[in-house]
Amino acid sequence: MEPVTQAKKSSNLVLILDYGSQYTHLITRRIRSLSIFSLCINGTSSLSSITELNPRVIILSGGPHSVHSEGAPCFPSGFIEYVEEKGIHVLGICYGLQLLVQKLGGVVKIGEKHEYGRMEIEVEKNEGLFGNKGIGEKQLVWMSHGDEAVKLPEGFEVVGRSNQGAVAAVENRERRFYGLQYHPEVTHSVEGMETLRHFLFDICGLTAGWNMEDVLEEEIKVIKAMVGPEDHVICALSGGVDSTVAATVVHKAIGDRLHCVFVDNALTSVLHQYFRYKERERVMATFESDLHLPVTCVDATEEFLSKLKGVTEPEMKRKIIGKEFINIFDIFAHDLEKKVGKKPTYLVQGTLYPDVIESCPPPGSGRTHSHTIKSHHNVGGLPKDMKLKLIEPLKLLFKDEVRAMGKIMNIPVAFLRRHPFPGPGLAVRIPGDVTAGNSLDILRQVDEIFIQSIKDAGIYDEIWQAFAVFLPVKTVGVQGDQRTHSHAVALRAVTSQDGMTADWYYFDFKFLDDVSRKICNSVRGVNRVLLDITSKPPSTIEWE
Ligand SMILES: Nc1ncnc2c1ncn2[C@@H]1O[C@H](COP(=O)(O)OP(=O)(O)OP(=O)(O)O)[C@@H](O)[C@H]1O
Ligand SMILES: O=c1[nH]c(=O)c2[nH+]cn([C@@H]3O[C@H](COP(=O)(O)O)[C@@H](O)[C@H]3O)c2[nH]1
Ligand SMILES: NC(=O)CC[C@H](N)C(=O)O
Ligand SMILES: [Mg+2]
Repeated sequence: MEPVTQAKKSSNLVLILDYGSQYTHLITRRIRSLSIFSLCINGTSSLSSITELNPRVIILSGGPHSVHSEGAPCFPSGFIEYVEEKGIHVLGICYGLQLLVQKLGGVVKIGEKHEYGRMEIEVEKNEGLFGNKGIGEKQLVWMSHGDEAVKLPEGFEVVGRSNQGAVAAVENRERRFYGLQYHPEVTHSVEGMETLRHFLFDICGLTAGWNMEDVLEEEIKVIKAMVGPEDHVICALSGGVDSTVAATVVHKAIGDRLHCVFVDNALTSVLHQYFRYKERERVMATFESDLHLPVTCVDATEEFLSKLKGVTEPEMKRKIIGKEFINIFDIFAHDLEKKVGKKPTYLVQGTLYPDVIESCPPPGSGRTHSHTIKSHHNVGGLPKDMKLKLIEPLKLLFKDEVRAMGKIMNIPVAFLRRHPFPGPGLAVRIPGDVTAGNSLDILRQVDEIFIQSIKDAGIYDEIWQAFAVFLPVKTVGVQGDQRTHSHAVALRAVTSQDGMTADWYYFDFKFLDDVSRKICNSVRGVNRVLLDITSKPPSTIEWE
């Protein structure tokens, strides 16, 4: 079912108007985790496309624009009259708050001090948004703004303020307008989720009633209706969580007309994906016996490496990889035609919401105000002239939702807990030319030691994702009384709930000491180990 149809069925819809924040879809995700259906559309959509969805609550997202900049996106004219007439509650977040304040007659200015990252705010009034808190209570929140509301529209009051004195939360309870200058949707806003819950259930009076079982059932129906009864479909199966769950959903819909293909592109990390060269066949067999998904393995190591040779620009690398994946899938589809007598028309990918959010916003996605952070190979990295049509059953879901869906379909939990591994693999963990020297080989060995040590220490499940990065710099060392001029590697491990924001994992020193020693003692060509201690933002999880 199209999201719009589903939305119309819901009498409890929370509609998000997107102004381009990197976190917009997190708001959707958070609301869904409260079992309330939520949908996101372009923040400049026409009034009729808003009214036809019949929302109960509207959230205005954050965004990179300033309300003063030329072309700053805004809700359509007649919006304020519509929400007031219908009694719809509106919550503005960051840019959304600034937009509400400005359009209702207040003043927004460039703040004297910008507020980025972790900040503390204090409850000034315990009504409305902070009705469940005490006056003077403090909480840690995640801010990311330069502008500030300096004069509120008539009838509005400040209910929370940052420790720098800036407006952090405002409301006009009578007119049902609310605003938060911080991002309650990111997990680093410690009480953000509780504030959203309080707003939606206690203030707006919504009731819970949307769940993953329903989503799965709908997906299967949609795929059955989309794929003709004789059609064959191929699935890009990486062995990771997302494509395995996607393949299982499609398998439930069309059975053996699904044909899975794994591409060995030379960029997979040996241990992590457990595609040790000689183990490949065994892993394929496991997929068939445990998950009933027969997989064909295509060896494309030569094709990928020759095309990546000498390429150093990260976006260029990603586009080459995206294109090469599709080339391989086209060849596979052609070969399959000879076997099954009909050319497959669809390609299944395990694309998730965050892949879409961070890539070029695809046309019709409603995301025209956000910046491209990186082109995920399976979205922004895809060639324009693709012959295969896409089936992406997880495209609206976040990782934890995908894991929940996998659990419903009885995919073993140990499998579902595996760390994500990006399609471009080690290519985005070797800044610069991937094929230079024996960097891939060194990186695989370092990664194996790091991940195995994490498993041995029993902390694998506490970490969202861990990996090593090969640094294209050589430094001087002394090993066995000899001068060495070798490479440095960095270790990266982060905690996260959805990959949209992340913090670095706090290892204990003894662990780090052991890993560093093991790496330098056993990997030739490495004499220095660094630890990446940046959160996302300002960094991303991968290095490219
Ligand atoms: N080596 C590969 N062979 C075939 N398909 C791949 C390969 N790597 C990635 N893909 C395709 O690209 C999609 C996106 O990759 P991504 O790494 O985000 O997902 P995943 O590998 O399925 O799950 P995980 O995030 O747990 O690694 C996959 O779902 C899969 O469809
Ligand atoms: O399939 C993928 N294709 C890609 O091109 C890609 N780039 C990043 N990632 C994974 O996405 C999550 C967020 O990564 P970043 O913070 O680096 O953007 C992390 O889990 C990354 O590993 C990718 N996955
Ligand atoms: N995160 C946001 O929504 C930022 C809003 C606006 N661009 C500012 O810097 O204030
Ligand atoms: Mg993967």
